[in-house]
Amino acid sequence: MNDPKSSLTQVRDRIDSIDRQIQELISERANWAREVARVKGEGLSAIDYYRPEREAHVLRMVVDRNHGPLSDTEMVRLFREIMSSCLAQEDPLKVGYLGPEGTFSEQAVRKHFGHAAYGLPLGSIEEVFQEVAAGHADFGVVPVENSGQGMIQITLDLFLTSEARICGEVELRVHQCLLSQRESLEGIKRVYGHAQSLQQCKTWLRVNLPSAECIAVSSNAEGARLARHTDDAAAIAGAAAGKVYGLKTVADAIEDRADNTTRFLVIGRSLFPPSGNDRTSLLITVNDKPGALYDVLSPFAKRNVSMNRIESRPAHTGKWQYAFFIDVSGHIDDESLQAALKDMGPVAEQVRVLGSYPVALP
Ligand SMILES: O=C(O)C(=O)C[C@]1(C(=O)O)C=C[C@@H](O)C=C1
Repeated sequence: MNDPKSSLTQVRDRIDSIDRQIQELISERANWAREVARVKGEGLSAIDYYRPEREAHVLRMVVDRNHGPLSDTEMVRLFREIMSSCLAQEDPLKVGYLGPEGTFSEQAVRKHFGHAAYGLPLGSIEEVFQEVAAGHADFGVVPVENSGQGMIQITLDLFLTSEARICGEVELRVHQCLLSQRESLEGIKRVYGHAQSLQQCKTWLRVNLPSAECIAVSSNAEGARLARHTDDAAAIAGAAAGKVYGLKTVADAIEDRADNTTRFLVIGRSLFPPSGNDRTSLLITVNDKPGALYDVLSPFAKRNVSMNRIESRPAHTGKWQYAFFIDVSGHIDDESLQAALKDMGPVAEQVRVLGSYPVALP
């Protein structure tokens, strides 16, 4: 009969040997990444070595090669971390986000830049734009859209007045928890959360805490920080905030929609080359005359450029003037997109390329 102890030892020996190989290969990879950095030029800072288009290409190859048992998301996460550590050998990237620590924005930073990047928690989305513009942060990560509630207008409006460029997008499945010092729902009189999060859990709150007062605060993590100091309060936030602020998870996955996903944009100061599967974000203002929007959009159809999204906002340049945020498939270097933009030149008042960036990975 097989001795289970000796077969466990054999399996562990095998795992140890694989770990040795993985570790050697990671070290070898890190040396080659250093070599790439040497070729790019010594003494530069992290932002000069960072290549989002190359990272997207590497990760797409990882997905193509993946045949389980780990999911594409897990494999991508592991390889992101390896690249993050390889890049941080020089000097970590500084990435601003809506803090404090424990927000979904911080999770989006980690998903896109890995844990070797230096996260800079900031007080507002506006501050993220400011710190990137001032060069105090290399990049920023800002929420732009939620699958259930649509566009985040503060973020769109900040693009109207800033020079920020979009360098990437991150999609994050958002699982909300009810966090408290208490073990159960009993005695919870107040619930803190960001307005968006309170909205995402509206039905759950109505059914489970019908008489609790819902208080909107600047971020979920701020809500968790407040709930830590009060024994009759709870906060709606991600599990990460619960760990940071030492709160118990009273209820998990309380979002009304099971597919609740938030899309974040990575903002920076420059444009990057094509990765092979890109999206371009444009900001277009039109003259206030009949048919103007039609004239601006028809070149996309004529040049076979597929439009993914359109959102209008008051342009702040005059009453009833609108700015259109338009996302299209492809990179600004693509001939078809160049041709479409040339066609719309005479009809649009202003066309600004906010960025061309790799489509979000799993
Ligand atoms: O290929 C490069 O240009 C590298 O610098 C190497 C590497 C990597 O680890 O694969 C590291 C950082 C860049 O953002 C992209 C890729």
